[in-house]
Amino acid sequence: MRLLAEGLSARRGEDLIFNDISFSLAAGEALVVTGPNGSGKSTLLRVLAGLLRAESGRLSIENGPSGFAHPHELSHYLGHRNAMKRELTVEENLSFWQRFLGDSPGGSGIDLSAAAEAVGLAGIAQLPFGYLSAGQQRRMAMAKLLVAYRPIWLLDEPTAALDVSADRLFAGLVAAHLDHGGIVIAATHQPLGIAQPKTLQMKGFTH
Ligand SMILES: Nc1ncnc2c1ncn2[C@@H]1O[C@H](COP(=O)(O)OP(=O)(O)OP(=O)(O)O)[C@@H](O)[C@H]1O
Repeated sequence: MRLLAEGLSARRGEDLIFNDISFSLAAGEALVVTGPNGSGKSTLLRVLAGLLRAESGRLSIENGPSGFAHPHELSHYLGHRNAMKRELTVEENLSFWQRFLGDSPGGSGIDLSAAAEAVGLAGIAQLPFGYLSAGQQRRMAMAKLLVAYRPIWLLDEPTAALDVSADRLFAGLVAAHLDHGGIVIAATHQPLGIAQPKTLQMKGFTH
């Protein structure tokens, strides 16, 4: 499978945020997106996730499962916010996402307790999400990546609020995903433990 972006540009309101962004990622490859605040990293990820329409350009999947034309149909999106309901327990949140997302062809998610264990938080799945510390909440948001299988992970500052051990743990999850033929696109200034990522430096758009 290959994810192709060709000549993407995006607009927020009146402003062109970036222009003519192209890259190609094969299974097992990662792209690390860097650039100053406001240069358009989050906007690019939201375009890839199908949450914003590109102003121009083309996104496609080559040699992927049949019937999936746009990368967002095969993607997990982990944004700045964790997308969990504070009043629901950790388990209820993860269970919702597991059922809502379902598995993409080619893999299956792991069960909720295994996912909680994989992010180092076994034993607190019955607590309301809102009771967790900021770092624990981020770890639980990572568990969402594991409970439903998606070959493409779109990660926006994934390690914000994480301590050193969670950083390492997350690097391990990313490495395992790539080893299994996944694709990762991450906006981050942290190394993420990816051996040789492709890089994309966003510069912003001066007009
Ligand atoms: N909803 C919106 N309406 C209008 N402009 C927006 C909107 N959201 C973001 N922008 C603008 O788009 C530009 C790019 O923002 P974006 O969040 O993509 O940058 P970023 O590189 O991810 O920044 P950071 O490193 O601070 O997270 C900024 O100038 C921002 O003000």
